[in-house]
Amino acid sequence: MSKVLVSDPIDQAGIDILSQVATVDVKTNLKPAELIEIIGEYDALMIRSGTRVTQEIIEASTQLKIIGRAGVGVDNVDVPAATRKGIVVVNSPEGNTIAAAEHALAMMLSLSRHIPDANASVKRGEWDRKTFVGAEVYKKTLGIVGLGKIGSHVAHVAKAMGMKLLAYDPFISTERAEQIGCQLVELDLLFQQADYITLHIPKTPETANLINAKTLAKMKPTTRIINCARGGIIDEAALAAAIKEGKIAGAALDVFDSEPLAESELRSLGKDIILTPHLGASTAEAQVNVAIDVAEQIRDVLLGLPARSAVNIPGLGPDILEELKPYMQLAETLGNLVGQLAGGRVETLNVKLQGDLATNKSQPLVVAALKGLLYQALRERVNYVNASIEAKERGIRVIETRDASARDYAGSLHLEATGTLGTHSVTGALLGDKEIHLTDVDGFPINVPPSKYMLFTLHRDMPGIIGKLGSLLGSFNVNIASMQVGRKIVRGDAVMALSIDDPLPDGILDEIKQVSGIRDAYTVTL
Ligand SMILES: NC(=O)c1ccc[n+]([C@@H]2O[C@H](COP(=O)([O-])OP(=O)(O)OC[C@H]3O[C@@H](n4cnc5c(N)ncnc54)[C@H](O)[C@@H]3O)[C@@H](O)[C@H]2O)c1
Ligand SMILES: O=C(O)[C@H](O)COP(=O)(O)O
Repeated sequence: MSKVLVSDPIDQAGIDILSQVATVDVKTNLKPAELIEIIGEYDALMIRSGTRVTQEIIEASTQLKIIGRAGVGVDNVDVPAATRKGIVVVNSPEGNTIAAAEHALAMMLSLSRHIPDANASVKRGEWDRKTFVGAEVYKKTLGIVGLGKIGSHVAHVAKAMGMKLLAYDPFISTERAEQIGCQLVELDLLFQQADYITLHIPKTPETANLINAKTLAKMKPTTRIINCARGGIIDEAALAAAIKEGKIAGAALDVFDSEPLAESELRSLGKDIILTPHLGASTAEAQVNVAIDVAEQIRDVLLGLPARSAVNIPGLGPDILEELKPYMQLAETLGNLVGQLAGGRVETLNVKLQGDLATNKSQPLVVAALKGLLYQALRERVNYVNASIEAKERGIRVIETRDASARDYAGSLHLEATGTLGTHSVTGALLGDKEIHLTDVDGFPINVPPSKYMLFTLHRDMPGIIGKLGSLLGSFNVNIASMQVGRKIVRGDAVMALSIDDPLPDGILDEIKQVSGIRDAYTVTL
């Protein structure tokens, strides 16, 4: 039975799902050295933001197949290191969207009305109504940095509270922003005009220290900043100085450069700052959502099925996966087949996506073809996660072309592999949307479903050759399940594709190549 380590607190709903297929150990607050010591025992690791999955931890793993982040941000996982090792990293992109958006909105209102400090003062026995005079958000300008899932929900609610919305997000269109009720503006303008600035962006090299002394200087003395996205997007020392000097009015922070927050100037800023301990996703509802979402993906991967929200499989979102699933199998089978026909070291793989497959969404098919191509060399070590990297490291050049006008089938895939032993090609399509068929081998039209054991010959189309091959195989007790010849002209060159019930015994391939008229022969195991 597989083993899963859960190293941060997650909802029982997730544990229940994992327990269907694995032994689950919940061990929280592990030190890095402790995690390194035990990670070798586990097939899957489930975390939240508390566990840092470093390169050392990934390298210490020996059978880890999947790291599941019960939340959005995977910045605590060394994703490139996991990718190199073929470990799929999944998250829950939407499970805590509402929770995080509501926390940002709660922070904005709490900061405006000094609720935390007013509450603390009443609880101390005071009745101070002067110190806590606040500001309204109605008709104020909210600047949203990052108009993704959380930013959009914040916009929706803020709009209903009568706020004017500005947004900065270089990756979304003006039309989309307008649909959400936001005016898309440059960042400088947002900094200059916003009364409230709320951050909903990932931490990347571009967004690190986005709020710094220079950008703070552009804001109004009445501006309040809310960060429920990621620590490190704000230069905390510069923020504390700006609040102290009255350059801005205040801030509400849920996330910090280093967590838990250690000694910090931020703690000394009284009612102008609110600090929460990374609580954005901490609602009962969100925790159930993310635990189920991620546990289901871990369960699927442990059962050999694909994950719906893998962050390190390019272009493979849940909807695309659903649409492409049968074609992924086609691409993988063709990659495996053409790799075996080419033999030797493959230097170039041409992938031609034809008909309906010639869309931008079909990039995962290239990855699947590479996975198939590398299967003979790497066996189970190659997967959708590391296939591209493995191909690159082996110097395999991948050329991708698209031909929407090819209409023999609704969608077909053509692979051509050139290597040290020559060039071979295969084309395949799905019949009835499900059944894989080989429709062309080395330029010769055929129509056969692939089978586990196959034999291909390149021969001269002449009388008697099929009989000779049949007798030879029979003399070695090889049973032929099906056979088809593909030719372009009568008595010219032809290809024969045979499905056989068992692997070809040693030595027989050389004898087949001696049969008069047979130019070459290839045995393939799929
Ligand atoms: N505090 C919490 O507990 C908590 C909970 C959930 C999510 N988060 C964090 O909130 C953030 C947003 O999450 P989401 O689910 O909305 O993500 P998302 O991917 O849906 O949205 C992020 C948006 O940021 C935009 N963006 C990327 N780089 C940008 C840049 N340089 N400038 C401006 N915009 C940029 C993207 O185009 C995208 O629209 C993430 O950092 C996530 O980790 C925090
Ligand atoms: O990225 C996220 O999903 C949030 O930061 C939540 O983190 P948490 O799961 O540790 O609460």
